[in-house]
Amino acid sequence: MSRVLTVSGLHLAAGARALVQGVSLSLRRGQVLAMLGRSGGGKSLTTLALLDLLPAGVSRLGGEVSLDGMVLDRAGQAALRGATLGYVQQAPRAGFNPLVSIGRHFEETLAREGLRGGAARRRMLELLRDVGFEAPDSVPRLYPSQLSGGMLQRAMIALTLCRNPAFLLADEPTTDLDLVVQAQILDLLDRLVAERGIGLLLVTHDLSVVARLADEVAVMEDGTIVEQQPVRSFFDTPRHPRSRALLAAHRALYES
Ligand SMILES: Nc1ncnc2c1ncn2[C@@H]1O[C@H](COP(=O)(O)OP(=O)(O)OP(=O)(O)O)[C@@H](O)[C@H]1O
Repeated sequence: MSRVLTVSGLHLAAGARALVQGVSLSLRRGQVLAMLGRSGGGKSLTTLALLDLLPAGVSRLGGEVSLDGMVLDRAGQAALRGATLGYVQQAPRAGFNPLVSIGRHFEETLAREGLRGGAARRRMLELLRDVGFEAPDSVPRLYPSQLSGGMLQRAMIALTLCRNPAFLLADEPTTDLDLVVQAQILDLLDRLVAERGIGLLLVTHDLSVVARLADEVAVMEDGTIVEQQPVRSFFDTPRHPRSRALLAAHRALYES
C-alpha cells in the first residue's frame, strides 16, 4: 500500500492573482499532518489541488503531486481520488445526494470495489458500526435530511472507508458540529489513523485539535507555508510570528 503522498512546488492562481506559491508537503501513512493558518491562507485550495478538484477559475501553474516518489499526471490523480485518497469535507450534507438513501450511496461506492448484494450489505453495516452507529441496520434506509450533521459526518467517513483509502484529507471536518460531536468525530479520525495506518491531512483552526491529534504542523499564510515542525517543537518553540500569534491567542482563550 502507498506510503507517502507529496506535493511539491505547488503554484495556484486565479487569473493574475497568485493564491498558493511554492507549497511543498508530505503526508505519511499512520501520521497526522495538521494544516492551520489564517482564513484565506490557501489551505483548502492546497487540499483540493491534491485531489485535482480545483474550483473553476483557479488554475495550477506549477507543482507536482507524487505517490511514493512517482509523479502523477491528471489521470493518475483522478484514479487516486476516492480510492487511495479519501476526502472528508466541512459540510457533509453537500457530499450526499438528498434524493438518494444512505444505503444507495454505499451500494454505488461498494460496487466500485466489486462488492454487491449480501457482501456489500455486510461491509456497509460493518463500516457504519465501525464509525459509531450503534444500530447500523436502521441507517441505510434513511435519507440525508433524516440524519444530524454529526451522523452525516460519520456516514461520510464510513463511505470514504469503503474504498480502503491510504490517506484522508479532512478540511475542517468538525466545524459545523457541536462540541460533543466534534470530540467524537476527532476520536474516530484518531482511531482510523492508529488502527488502519491512514495518513491524515487535517485542516483546522483549532490548536487543541492540533495538540491532540497531530504529529506534524504546517502553518499557511498568504499562500505559502511559513512554518513546518513536529507538533512538540511547534508548541515549545514556534518560529514564525503567525505561529506565535496563533499560540498566544489560544493560550489567552484557554489558560486565563
Ligand atoms: N474559486 C476561487 N476563485 C478565486 N479565488 C479563490 C477561489 N477559491 C478561493 N480563492 C481565494 O484563494 C485564497 C485561498 O483560499 P482557501 O479557501 O484555500 O483559504 P483557506 O486557508 O482554506 O481559508 P479558510 O480557513 O477560510 O477555509 C483566498 O484568498 C480565496 O479568496
